Amino acid sequence: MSNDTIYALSSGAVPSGVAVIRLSGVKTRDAVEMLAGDVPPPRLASLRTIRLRNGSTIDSGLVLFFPSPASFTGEDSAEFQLHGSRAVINALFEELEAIDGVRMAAEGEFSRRAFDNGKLDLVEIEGLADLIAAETEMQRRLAVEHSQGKLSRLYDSWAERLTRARALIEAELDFADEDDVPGSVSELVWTDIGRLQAELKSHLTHAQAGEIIRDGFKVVIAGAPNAGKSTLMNALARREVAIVTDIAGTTRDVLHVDLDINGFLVKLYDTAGLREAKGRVEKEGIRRAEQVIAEASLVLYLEDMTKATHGVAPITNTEVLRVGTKADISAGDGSGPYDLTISAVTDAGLVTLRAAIAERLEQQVNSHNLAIPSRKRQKDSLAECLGAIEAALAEPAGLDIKAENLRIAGNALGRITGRVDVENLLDVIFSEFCIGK
Ligand SMILES: Nc1nc2c(c(=O)[nH]1)N(C=O)[C@@H](CNc1ccc(C(=O)N[C@@H](CCC(=O)O)C(=O)O)cc1)CN2
Ligand SMILES: Nc1nc2c(ncn2[C@@H]2O[C@H](COP(=O)(O)OP(=O)(O)OP(=O)(O)O)[C@@H](O)[C@H]2O)c(=O)[nH]1
Ligand SMILES: [Mg+2]
Repeated sequence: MSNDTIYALSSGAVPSGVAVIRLSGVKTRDAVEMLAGDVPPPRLASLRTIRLRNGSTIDSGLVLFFPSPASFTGEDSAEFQLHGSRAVINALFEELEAIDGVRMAAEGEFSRRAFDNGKLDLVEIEGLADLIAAETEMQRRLAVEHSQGKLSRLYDSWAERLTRARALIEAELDFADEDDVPGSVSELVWTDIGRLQAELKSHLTHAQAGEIIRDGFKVVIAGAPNAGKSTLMNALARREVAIVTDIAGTTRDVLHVDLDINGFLVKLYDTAGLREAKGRVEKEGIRRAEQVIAEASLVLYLEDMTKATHGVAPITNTEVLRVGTKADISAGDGSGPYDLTISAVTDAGLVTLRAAIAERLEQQVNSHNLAIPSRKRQKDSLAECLGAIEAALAEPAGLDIKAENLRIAGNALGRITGRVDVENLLDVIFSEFCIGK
């Protein structure tokens, strides 16, 4: 299988101005020579007529050849940059498919080969997948850090420190009863491992920020029926996502839109109004509302100021912004227990509300340090590494047990970058990609 030469459309939806078809594997040279008449000079975009075996022209386009090992995959690779029509692409695919040992790539297979050939490690590959999926500026910046090896270099340097510590401990164990051992290395080793423990702890505290950037900041609109929750959702989304009526209990399902606030992905949820439910459907709606409220990073608790009771917002465990609604028709100056007041009719207060969401978000995310983990997989391995380091530092234990804990810690780091023992993970990671990457 892995010996096959693979091809795929690597550019986007067809039709397009130009389509990029990638090829990688041992038959690349043959295929390029057959289709383009010759193999163009390495890495130089060269205009060629692309022909079927029977001599008829498919198209004329740019051909690039990347000889192994200096290619994205590390194998011989090539690109055909042709006119992006379904018919041109199909004709090329049919011609490629007819070559023995050439087949269409599976999703992520080019990246898988780059990994197998040591071109990219797992963190870089996950970063690449995130980069392709990125929709906001902060997602892009985080993904670029990861795909360019910033995080990998940090983890490699930590793994090296663990290895060096183990080597020094082994030396101490081996020569413990000889006279010419240099003075105890222990102190040096444990000072550095203590420092590493502190660095890891601090690094792990940023994991939540990484997840917020990658997966979004969850903001849930909650409040009594008719408070104006769905109206606010529509105003922030700038489209009619939710049904709005003057009937209390209109919204039942949890509705959701993605917003981009200051370059951050904000996942905004509209929920059923909270009250004593009047039927099975509404009851289920409220149950679902309570469920997303429990998972929220921030709750916007809305209160209709024309009938406000000014009670306590019945939300606990989460950050809450109290928002007074219908400022356009409410008497009074909007004073009350509100963090801010809005009118979805006049749009008053909406700019302030977006800024308040951004402020709460930025309290949780330091956007200057992006060498931070963003996936549960990374976080879990880091926690395992930290646990093993703590076990190694814990008194009392023999040096051999401490060394074994340092080995476990190093392996946990190695699994993040894919340098050790990750066979079972690979299919999951690469299946996230689209075909052609
Ligand atoms: N047309 C085109 N544009 C593209 C890509 C591509 O494959 N084709 N890329 C696809 O992802 C990205 C660029 N990534 C690339 C990464 C490595 C190599 C490469 O040839 N690496 C060699 C040589 C490095 C060098 O000369 O500096 C190597 O690593 O040995 C090429 C593209 C984005 N733009
Ligand atoms: N004047 C005025 N009316 C508003 C405002 N926001 C909402 N409304 C009205 O209030 C009523 C209820 O609005 P919805 O957005 O459906 O309220 P909701 O909180 O989603 O209600 P449920 O889904 O039933 O929980 C509708 O008639 C809206 O037009 C506002 O800022 N000003
Ligand atoms: Mg509603």
